[in-house]
Amino acid sequence: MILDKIIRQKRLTIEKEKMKMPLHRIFSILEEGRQPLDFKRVLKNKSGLSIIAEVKRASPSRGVIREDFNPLDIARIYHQNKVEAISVLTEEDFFQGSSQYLSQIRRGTDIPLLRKDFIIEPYQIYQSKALGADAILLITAVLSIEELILFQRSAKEIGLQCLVEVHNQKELEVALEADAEIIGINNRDLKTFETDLETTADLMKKMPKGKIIVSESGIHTREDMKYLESLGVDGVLIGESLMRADSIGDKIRELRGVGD
Ligand SMILES: O=C(O)c1ccccc1NCC(=O)[C@H](O)[C@H](O)COP(=O)(O)O
Repeated sequence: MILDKIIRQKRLTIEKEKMKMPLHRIFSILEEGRQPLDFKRVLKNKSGLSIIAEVKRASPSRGVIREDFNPLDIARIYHQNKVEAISVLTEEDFFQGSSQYLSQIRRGTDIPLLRKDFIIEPYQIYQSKALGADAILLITAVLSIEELILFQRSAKEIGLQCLVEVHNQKELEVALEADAEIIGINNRDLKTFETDLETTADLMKKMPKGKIIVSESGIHTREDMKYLESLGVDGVLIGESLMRADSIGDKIRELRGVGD
């Protein structure tokens, strides 16, 4: 399965990164560091759906999504169009992302940034903060419950928030047991790559009150937005449909229903 391949490669990448930037050097950067922005607050405090707009050049399911790709320009367009947060894909081998994109976008914008990567070691949590993230993605499918609890705790200690991703009922139960506050329901089946918003509909029925919910993947139209809003989710994470748009600003307005 693709996820296993990604994780195998990730382990090698992390070893190289640790050699280039050992943890004690990351800690010294963190000592002078900034206070992270409140990702949770921007998701919660809004009538209508909050948009987390993703900077995503390529993916395993689609190959290259956007040829004309300048991450900072894209982030600035997102910011000008008042999305609530930006997700930056930093994984290099399968998504053509980069850690540099995150630090560049941090320097060029002041809205909450989610580091979108495959976090499997505590090292990456400290690295995410040093790169300028305000929140990190934790994927339940690749972590044990013990890791999920520990990683959330470590993130919290340094002021980072966690978006805990689930795709089915079993993963949701793990996320709830680990006391996740912000839960991302990924509509993409990582075995078939198919997206189906009914994944969000199904898991919303099992969601206890008080959680902040983000629906992720496969969101393309105003109709999709209206449907997800009717299900009671707080936010959406959108990559491909923004990346493929000729005018990103027009696409954001269309998704929000501006002028309807
Ligand atoms: O996008 C993929 O093909 C993919 C494959 C394997 C693991 C994760 C993958 N995507 C990560 C994401 O969660 C999406 O980038 C994000 O939810 C935005 O999705 P979309 O709007 O469909 O680009």
